[in-house]
Amino acid sequence: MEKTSLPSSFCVTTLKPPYKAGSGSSTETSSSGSSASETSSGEDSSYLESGIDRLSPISCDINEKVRRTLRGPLATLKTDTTEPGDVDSEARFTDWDGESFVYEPNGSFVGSMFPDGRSEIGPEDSISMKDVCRRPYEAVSDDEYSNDGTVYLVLAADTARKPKYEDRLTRLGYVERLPDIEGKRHYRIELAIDKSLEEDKIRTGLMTIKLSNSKLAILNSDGLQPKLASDLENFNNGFLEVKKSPVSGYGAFAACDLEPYTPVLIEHELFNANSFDLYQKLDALTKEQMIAYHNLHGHKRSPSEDVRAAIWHTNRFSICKGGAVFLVGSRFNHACNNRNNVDYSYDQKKSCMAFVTNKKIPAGSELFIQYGSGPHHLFATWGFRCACGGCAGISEDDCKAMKSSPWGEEDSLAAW
Ligand SMILES: C[S@@+](CC[C@H](N)C(=O)[O-])C[C@H]1O[C@@H](n2cnc3c(N)ncnc32)[C@H](O)[C@@H]1O
Repeated sequence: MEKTSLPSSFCVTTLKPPYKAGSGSSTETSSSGSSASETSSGEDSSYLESGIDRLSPISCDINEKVRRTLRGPLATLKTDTTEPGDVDSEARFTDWDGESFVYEPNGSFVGSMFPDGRSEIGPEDSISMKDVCRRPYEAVSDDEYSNDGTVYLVLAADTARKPKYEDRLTRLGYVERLPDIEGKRHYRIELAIDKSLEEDKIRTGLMTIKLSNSKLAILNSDGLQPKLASDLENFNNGFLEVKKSPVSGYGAFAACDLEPYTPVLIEHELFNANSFDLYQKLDALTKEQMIAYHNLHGHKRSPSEDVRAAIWHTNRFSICKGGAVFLVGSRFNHACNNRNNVDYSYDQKKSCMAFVTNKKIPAGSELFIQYGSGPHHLFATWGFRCACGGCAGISEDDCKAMKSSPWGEEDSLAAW
């Protein structure tokens, strides 16, 4: 089944600097970058004066309050510097909406304090350098991952002048100045994301899932479960079980009562391929994987179509690089007219698909996703007559007409 294409990668929300040109900020300079308002250290004092970046010593009270609620690992900034003054003493950066980001003397991010007195600890706000740099920088790229897992982001300063943190962040190795674009300074910045925290996250266009909260492990991340099709009927991860379906063949069913937005399956792809490298990818599968692949349902679009290609066409999920196959994810049947109770989204970095409920679902109900736009589309593309119960289906006459289409099944879609 070729399902709707998914976003190529999770996106970092573009950080709009709430900074408005104020008294000190309107001094524009040439793109060479120096400004009349720069201090002798070369840092832009106007930001300090206008209170945009208030980095002030934190009081013991606040620190104690944050510490008391401290739980779990902290995201740590890289602080292997011996240069005095590079990292402020215990510090608090107050955001425009009153949220404060609290740092240890060594630069480790402790947590956030909210204006209403609540505090939140590290992990969720672990992109701490980005928070520090929220003003006067603006993110202009998605996160980029280097081979060693370090995360980078391209930031644009909202000004041609030298922003307050440039010297310090350059010294610490967090930022690298890039050529100016349209008179604005650009930087590549290393985001100090704790890798173990990242490993716990599945990031998709739909949502970010913390594996430790979801009580799910990534299926097939290092091997093959269920190993063979004979295991399939026993597949039950506590949220989803695979059983014979009254709609067609096998289907996925709720193993318990499910609330909306519950992840029910997170599965690593068996492989992903395009029409050019499909056979190469199939040849790379182990014998066991190949047996499991051959047990998937395959609809031949013509008698001469190769069965391996038919299985790929029937079960692939469109992702940016091609079509990915998931052994358990392929067992979801389709429901029309937004009656699907499960949505899915792909984490490109981890090559995983996450399937998440979109409504309350009682235990035992069949779980459906949406493959296409309606029964005619389904018949033309995948050759089956929809029995989801939520659509009018397709008449015998329409079936005959589509089958005899001179353009063949797939191309006959255009006629509908
Ligand atoms: C990806 S598989 C889904 C799992 C499949 N039922 C199995 O046994 O493996 C897609 C195939 O399931 C069947 N199918 C899925 N949704 C259906 C529906 N609403 N009505 C009828 N058949 C459906 C069709 O045969 C389709 O080609």
